[in-house]
Amino acid sequence: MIVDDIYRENYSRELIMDNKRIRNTLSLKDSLKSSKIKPGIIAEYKRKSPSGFNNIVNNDIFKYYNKIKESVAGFSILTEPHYFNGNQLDAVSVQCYSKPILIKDFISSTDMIKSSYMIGGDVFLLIADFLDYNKIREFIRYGASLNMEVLLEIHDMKKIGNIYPDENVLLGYNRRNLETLKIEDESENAYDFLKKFGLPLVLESGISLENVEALPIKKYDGLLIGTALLSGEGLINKIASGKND
Ligand SMILES: O=C(O)c1ccccc1NCC(=O)[C@H](O)[C@H](O)COP(=O)(O)O
Repeated sequence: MIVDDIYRENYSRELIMDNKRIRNTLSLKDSLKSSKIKPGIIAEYKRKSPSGFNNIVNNDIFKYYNKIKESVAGFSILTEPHYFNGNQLDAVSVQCYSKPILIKDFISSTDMIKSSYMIGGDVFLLIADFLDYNKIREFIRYGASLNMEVLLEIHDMKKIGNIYPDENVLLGYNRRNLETLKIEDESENAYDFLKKFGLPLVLESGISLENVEALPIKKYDGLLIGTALLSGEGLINKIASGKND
């Protein structure tokens, strides 16, 4: 399975460990709270993905973020090099926008967290479906020591016991099953499970112009969107119009 391969390949990853930060960390929690557009949008930049996306329309990261920076609460940068053609230097280069940067990678070590900090990351991703509780707790606490926040995402609600709800955590529900790569939406059900932790909630994956009005997006504090924003226009305005009430 692709995600298992990615985690295995982590052991041979070359990571940036010299300090390329140009500023202190920023809070994605605060940025979502103060976002004029509700829920706040976390705009993901990626070149390609295993589920078949290829970034043809918005492959210039600066032109892309210059176009949407006033409307979004944060950036998400895919840094996994093999299946997403990601590059850690993308994160280094977008610190200048002073928007919280989520380092989207398949983190499985404190070295990867430290590297995420060194390249200018403010938040990093942990995936509850693939890490055990003790590792998640260790990584969240290590992130807190670097003043970083953590997006702890889940798809399979049977893994809800892996959630360690510390104060630097945001919880994400990924609509995509990362084992099958298929969108299997349980966003209503997930909200009912996750709201009890009292943390900001982020809905992720497969959010588009076609389905956004049917999704319970107003129950979430943030929307993590990649493909639909990288492929065309209109989605930000539709979310901003608030036609989901
Ligand atoms: O998107 C994939 O194909 C994928 C495959 C395996 C692991 C992770 C994957 N995507 C990461 C994400 O969660 C999405 O990039 C992110 O939620 C944005 O989704 P979208 O708006 O559908 O591009």
